[in-house]
Amino acid sequence: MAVRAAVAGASGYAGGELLRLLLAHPGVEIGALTGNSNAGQKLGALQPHLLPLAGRVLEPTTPEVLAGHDVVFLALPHGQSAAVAEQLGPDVLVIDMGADFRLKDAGDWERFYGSPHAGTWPYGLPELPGARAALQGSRRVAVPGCYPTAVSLALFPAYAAALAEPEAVIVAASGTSGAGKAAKPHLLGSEVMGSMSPYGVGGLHRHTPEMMQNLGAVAGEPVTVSFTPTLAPMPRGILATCTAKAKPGVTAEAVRAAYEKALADEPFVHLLPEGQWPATASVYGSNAVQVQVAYDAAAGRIIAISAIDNLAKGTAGGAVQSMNLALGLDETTGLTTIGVAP
Ligand SMILES: NC(=O)C1=CN([C@@H]2O[C@H](COP(=O)(O)OP(=O)(O)OC[C@H]3O[C@@H](n4cnc5c(N)ncnc54)[C@H](OP(=O)(O)O)[C@@H]3O)[C@@H](O)[C@H]2O)C=CC1
Ligand SMILES: CC(=O)N[C@@H](CCC(=O)OP(=O)(O)O)C(=O)O
Repeated sequence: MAVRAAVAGASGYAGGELLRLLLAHPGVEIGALTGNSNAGQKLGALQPHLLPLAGRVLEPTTPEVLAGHDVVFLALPHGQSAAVAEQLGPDVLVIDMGADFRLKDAGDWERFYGSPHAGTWPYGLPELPGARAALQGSRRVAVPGCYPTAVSLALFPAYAAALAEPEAVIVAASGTSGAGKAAKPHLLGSEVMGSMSPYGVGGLHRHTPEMMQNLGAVAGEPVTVSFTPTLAPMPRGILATCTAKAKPGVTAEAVRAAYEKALADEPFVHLLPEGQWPATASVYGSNAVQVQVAYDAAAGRIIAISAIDNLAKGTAGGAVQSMNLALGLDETTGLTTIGVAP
């Protein structure tokens, strides 16, 4: 029997991508769809690509509207999920696509998000060691940030095999949909087209502590992360270039073997054949993650590169993958590794 799922934030980018995936999920019936400023509007006016739902009207995001569902997805701005989640019963599967429940350290949360910490839920990145077990049967899931998804999947094999020193340097490019639908001056077409630019430089980006949390847990020691995000003139996609100094005695063969071992059984994370490199175009619209790794012997550094679709594996796809695990379904149900090209 299908589970009934509500989507709060159905007018946004993350909510829209989630609905695209849920429409193709054989085990889900789509229930209430809610918005904020767009409550009362037809979904067809806001998400014209979701034809089967075009006539559905957005309701306000209230506990009454969200009641009576088996699963509630929260695709709301940071800091808005906790108040909604506490109104939902313990038997309801609540999947937060925002940041509210990702961080374990309350000090980190307060420093980067500037509000009181709401708590910590099982983390929806099943590929990390121990994460699948925590998600199975859980009734609360914190979906990772898009950059931490790309970076953690690129680097965790190196830390799991104790090949890298605990200081990573990351430069990642994101498509503009990562910033959400709300209009922002630096995201006007004329500013973004034909240009790439950095932002959040110098340890300021709020995803930095999330990356440190993930990599530190795998390494078994604190891992420092220097993270520089950049904005790229494309609607979707993240390309993360991650490097870390190799521990003494590490060889190219050992690095390759560690990645092959860590990723061998993953349905969505693909270590590319040697000589091929990840590209955002290859994962457009799919839940796949492309990873490649190299050892730069002259610099003594491991270089791991990943490509994801920020809206798919980076948020909505990751949310569906986690839902499947929480409900005891096959982890891949309703998700594809097939992209769109050219
Ligand atoms: N875009 C991305 O690549 C990723 C996004 N996420 C997360 O998903 C969440 C949604 O992001 P995204 O879809 O990009 O953002 P959008 O700005 O595109 O959408 C935000 C959604 O939240 C609703 N909303 C806004 N304010 C409130 C409020 N005060 N109370 C209730 N609902 C509100 C909006 O409704 P309305 O339009 O009706 O005002 C809209 O449906 C965020 O937490 C984001 O961090 C996570 C990973 C990647
Ligand atoms: C290009 C861009 O602006 N990207 C967003 C991150 C994407 C995202 O939404 O991540 P969260 O789930 O943590 O919000 C940013 O850098 O703030």
